[in-house]
Amino acid sequence: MARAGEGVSVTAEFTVQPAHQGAPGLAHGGVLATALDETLGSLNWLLRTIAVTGRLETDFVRPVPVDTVLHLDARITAVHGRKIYSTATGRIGGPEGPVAVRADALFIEVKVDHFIDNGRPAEIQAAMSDPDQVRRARAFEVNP
Ligand SMILES: CCCCCCCCCCCCCCCC(=O)SCCNC(=O)CCNC(=O)[C@H](O)C(C)(C)COP(=O)(O)OP(=O)(O)OC[C@H]1O[C@@H](n2cnc3c(N)ncnc32)[C@H](O)[C@@H]1OP(=O)(O)O
Repeated sequence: MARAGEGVSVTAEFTVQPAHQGAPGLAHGGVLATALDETLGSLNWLLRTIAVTGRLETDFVRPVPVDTVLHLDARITAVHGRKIYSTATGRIGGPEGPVAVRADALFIEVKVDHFIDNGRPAEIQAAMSDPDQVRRARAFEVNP
């Protein structure tokens, strides 16, 4: 669950589960990168922009044990044309705790056709007949 913060920013928490292990008792880096990607991606909703991750550069600063709550904080740093630059940190031991992971990202704005043209037809059909998904996609429509 991500919450809007000041400016174009969000905070979120992610609890590392046993299924997220890489090394014994520690979170897999790919899962931590996913938590960062998801948090960064939720910023684009605040811009009312449909965007996909083009680049995600991740620093793994401290090991993150299973059962740890990762306190995520993400914000937009710049927007240039279709390019949205953002940055995020993940802290352990509390929202003011030491940084365990951080990421810089570049999201690229796309049309909804990006998903319709490239997604597997079965899932696209299911999404289009799901009123919640359609409402979510229409939320980005600015035409009257
Ligand atoms: C009915 C269904 C309902 C659906 C309702 C949907 C709801 C909303 C869902 C949201 C979903 C979020 C999901 C979470 C986040 C993922 O997990 S997204 C999944 C992972 N990401 C991907 O799959 C993206 C795959 N990549 C691509 O499709 C294409 O490379 C892209 C990103 C669309 C860009 O291609 P393009 O549109 O042809 O754009 P292109 O001209 O190449 O680049 C545009 C600009 O970005 C720059 N750029 C592009 N890539 C890079 C890069 N990697 N590094 C540096 N610069 C780059 C270019 O240099 C260019 O810069 P300028 O020349 O404008 O200065």
